[in-house]
Amino acid sequence: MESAYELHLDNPVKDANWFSKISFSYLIPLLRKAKAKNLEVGDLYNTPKDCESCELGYQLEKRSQAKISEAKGKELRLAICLCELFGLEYFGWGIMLFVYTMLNNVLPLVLASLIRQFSQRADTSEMYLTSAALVLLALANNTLHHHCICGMLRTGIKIRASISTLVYRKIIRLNQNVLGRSTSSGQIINLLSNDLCRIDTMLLHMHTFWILPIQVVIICYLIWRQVGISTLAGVLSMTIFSVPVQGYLSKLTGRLRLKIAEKTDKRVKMMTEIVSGIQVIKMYTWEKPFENLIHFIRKSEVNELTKSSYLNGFYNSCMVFLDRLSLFTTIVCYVLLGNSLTPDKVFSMGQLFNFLQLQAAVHYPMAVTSTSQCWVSLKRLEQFLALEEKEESRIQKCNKGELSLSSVSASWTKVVPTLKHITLHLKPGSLCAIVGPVGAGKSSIIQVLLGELPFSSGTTKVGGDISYASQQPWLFSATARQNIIFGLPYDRKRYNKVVKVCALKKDFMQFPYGDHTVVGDRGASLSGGQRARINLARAVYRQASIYLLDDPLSAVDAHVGKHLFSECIYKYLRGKLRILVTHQLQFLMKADVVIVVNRGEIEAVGTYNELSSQNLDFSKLLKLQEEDNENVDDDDDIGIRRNSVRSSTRSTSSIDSTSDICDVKQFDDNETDTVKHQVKSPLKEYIMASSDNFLIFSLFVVLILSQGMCSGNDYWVAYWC
Ligand SMILES: Nc1ncnc2c1ncn2[C@@H]1O[C@H](COP(=O)(O)OP(=O)(O)OP(=O)(O)O)[C@@H](O)[C@H]1O
Repeated sequence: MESAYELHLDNPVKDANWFSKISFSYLIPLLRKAKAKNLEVGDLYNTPKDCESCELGYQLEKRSQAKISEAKGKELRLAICLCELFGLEYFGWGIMLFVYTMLNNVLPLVLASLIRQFSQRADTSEMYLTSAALVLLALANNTLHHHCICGMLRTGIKIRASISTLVYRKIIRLNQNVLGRSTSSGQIINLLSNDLCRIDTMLLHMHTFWILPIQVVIICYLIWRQVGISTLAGVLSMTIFSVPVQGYLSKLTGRLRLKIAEKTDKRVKMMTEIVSGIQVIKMYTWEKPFENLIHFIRKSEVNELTKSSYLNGFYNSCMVFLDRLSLFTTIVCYVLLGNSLTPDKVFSMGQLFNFLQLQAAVHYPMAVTSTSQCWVSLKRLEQFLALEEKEESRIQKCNKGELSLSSVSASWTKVVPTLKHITLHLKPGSLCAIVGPVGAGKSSIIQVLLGELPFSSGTTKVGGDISYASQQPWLFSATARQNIIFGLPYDRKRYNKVVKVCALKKDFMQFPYGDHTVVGDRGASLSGGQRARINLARAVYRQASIYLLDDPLSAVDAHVGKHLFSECIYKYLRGKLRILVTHQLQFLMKADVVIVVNRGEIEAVGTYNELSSQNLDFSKLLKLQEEDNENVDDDDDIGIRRNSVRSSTRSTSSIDSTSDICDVKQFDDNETDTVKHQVKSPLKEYIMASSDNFLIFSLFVVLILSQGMCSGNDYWVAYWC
């Protein structure tokens, strides 16, 4: 589908030469641009082919389905599917990381030989050669390391893209009953934002598990060559200090992560519900209690996050001096055994202990923590992917433009039947109006025809394509035009006609960029009536044999409603089978068939005249039944919900305008605007955001002190030697 943001710039890595690829210099133009101005979406490059979510999602879906059928319907093991799909690529980066780690071990040896040459006053040219080797090795190592990280992040992006696609596809297939009961939009957002990030982090550290033991053996051997048995003192002090602390802390972090994820789910769910019901909250002036509620939930989440940060801080502060502690114990042991120290031994050992500490006390715990966190996230994803899906459609085919329901019963929940023995046959080209009180089951009939509500008995036959306008207008963040054509090719003539019959011309003229104006998330920048008409226009623009229009006239005023009915539904869609759910009784006269639904059953079928001749008073019927419903269940919020939606979404839009839609090439982009107005110095803003200058100052002093102590340590060792 056409995206709101189109990226036109080709990825420069495609045509970059070898030097540019090695040094990443192909990114310099982008960095220059970012220095000159704040980057906008249009400045970014196209996604490389191998990272496109569509293909990656398809591959993962194929593999996971194969796994599920192999396991005879048992749980999906997402980790196994990911290993099979991306394991080889990821292992390739692991080999590169291994080479980097091994080369790193060579660096201290070269450094030791340079120090030895200095102390023995060796030949200058020899010293130059050793220095050059040291610099080149460091350069090569750094380049290798950056490519490893970049490669692993790229694999992470691919995994994230493929799982996101899987989740999006699952959402479409989810059984409606599951939504709200076993999952919520908040939880899904959390899965896509927080949980998927854990996989990225884990990938950066996973190779430590197999590289660490090899490196420990090599480093121990290299230190042993220099100080013999004293090596054990250093290694032992490092192990004793780090292993128990590590094990305990990673366990604690794993537990905390689970708690944080649950609290974030709860908060996001609550926020989503509050935002969607903000009109009701404001109407009853419930802002304060809800504010307190949000404050309470956020506080409990922040408390857990703070605990987790303290744990991290405590661990890092312990580990920073671990290499120095090990070096110290080794040297003391070496000297006590009657040996004399030389600078080449001390400084090369210092570097080797530093590598060992980095791997054993920083990367290894990170690997353990991120793996346990990732495991929790994968389990949550697996649980979501295992949720009940819609049943396979049992809708049969019939002649084009026809549909029929024979004694169909269906239910949203297993307790109360929603539709009971619905029978109706509609001919091609007819206009059928479905009326009935709130909650009678009108929309449910449409949902059966769409295959969203599975029917328990009876037969449903549908002939040809269906186009559907939902009761609650649905818009996505893109231009008004993109919302109408919805991925179909743009046919100017048809489009202009649809815009005219849906009474959108004048609205588009008022928009800053005509129909190229971005409508905001869920059409936030539009009135309820505009949203309803764009929603209807989308259904009408699509060419289909059957149009299912679920109450499209209730969000607009009587004048616009009349225009929509006569110009769009009655005239423009003439010749197609139209099912119109409505509460507007004035349009029933023009319908070929009127179906009266009440309490999930069809109460009467016929033309308006036929039903009137049976002394059926529609208005009285609807009114009485709605009152009846209100009396039956005072707590039922459906009436409130529907009425509030309706009253709040009434539009005052007019249809008088006859001029054409302005065809503006550029479109407004709220997000881009936000980017343009970003602060000039994010670092300054970031520091100022803490609003506690004393804390910032203390942190600064502590940082300087700790760095001073580290350097002092090196100075002291040099002095000792
Ligand atoms: N997605 C859903 N999940 C669970 N129950 C649902 C769902 N949609 C509708 N229902 C229930 O099915 C019953 C019929 O609802 P339906 O929306 O079909 O009524 P309606 O006649 O279209 O009402 P309205 O005129 O307000 O649109 C109601 O009791 C409603 O609560």
